[in-house]
Amino acid sequence: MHPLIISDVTLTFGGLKALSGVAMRFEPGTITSIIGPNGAGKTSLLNCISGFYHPDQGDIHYGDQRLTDAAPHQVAKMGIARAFQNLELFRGMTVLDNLLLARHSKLKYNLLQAVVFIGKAARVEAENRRTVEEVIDFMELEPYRKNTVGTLSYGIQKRVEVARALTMEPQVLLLDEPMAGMNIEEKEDMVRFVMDIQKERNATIILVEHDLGVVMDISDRIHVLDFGEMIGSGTPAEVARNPKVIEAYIGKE
Ligand SMILES: Nc1ncnc2c1ncn2[C@@H]1O[C@H](COP(=O)(O)OP(=O)(O)OP(=O)(O)O)[C@@H](O)[C@H]1O
Repeated sequence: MHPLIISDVTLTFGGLKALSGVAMRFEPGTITSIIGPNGAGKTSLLNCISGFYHPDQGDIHYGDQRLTDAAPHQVAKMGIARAFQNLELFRGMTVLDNLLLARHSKLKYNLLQAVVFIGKAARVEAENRRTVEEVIDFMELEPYRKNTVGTLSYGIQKRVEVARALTMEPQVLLLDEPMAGMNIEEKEDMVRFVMDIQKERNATIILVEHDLGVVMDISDRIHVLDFGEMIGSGTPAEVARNPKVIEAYIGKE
């Protein structure tokens, strides 16, 4: 387990600076939230970490591995998984099949190897199945395993999306608005799962979330972005009394 370190990252779209000189550190085994008003650059930053965007300047490291120019599948192989704001699930497939498919993307053998090394392929397959079953159990999805994803409530679909990321057994989990659109009960469940993922799976969690109550409750540290720039960083108590943050973000709530 290593810290994930963002150094001086700048990202531009045409003339627009979505991120400007952003520096952040995510300590192993902690929950760190990134907050900021709409358009502040939060999702752009997650896209830089997960390899969908590449910064124009600056660097991103996970331990001694450089993520800056890595592709999404390479980032996933380094142990960094992401649960998406807009669900990345196949709505016509069951929960179980979605999770098995996500896990298969981690397969370490190709088709020829699969034919030649039947033993190895079978072993890997059994291991995939075990991991997926363990994630179903952990995320309390047992009652829904055979249900088609599209028929489930939005809150359960969000839970399946987090489970999808967990099948990759990540050391770092990026969560993009996991509580958006949820009712209070669903939010409470998701908060409990996020805290369990941190404690029981010892994962580093990077959370982008608009619900400030949740963020203040569960974060070890918070980084605040506004117009692509960092305007504050610290514990929830420190951030809550930072005048720049109050003006730019909390004051507008
Ligand atoms: N692919 C893109 N092309 C052009 N501009 C983009 C692109 N992605 C993001 N932007 C712009 O970059 C800025 C930051 O957007 P981003 O989505 O990262 O903000 P955010 O903090 O996640 O916002 P929200 O809270 O609304 O999700 C915005 O001005 C946005 O319009």
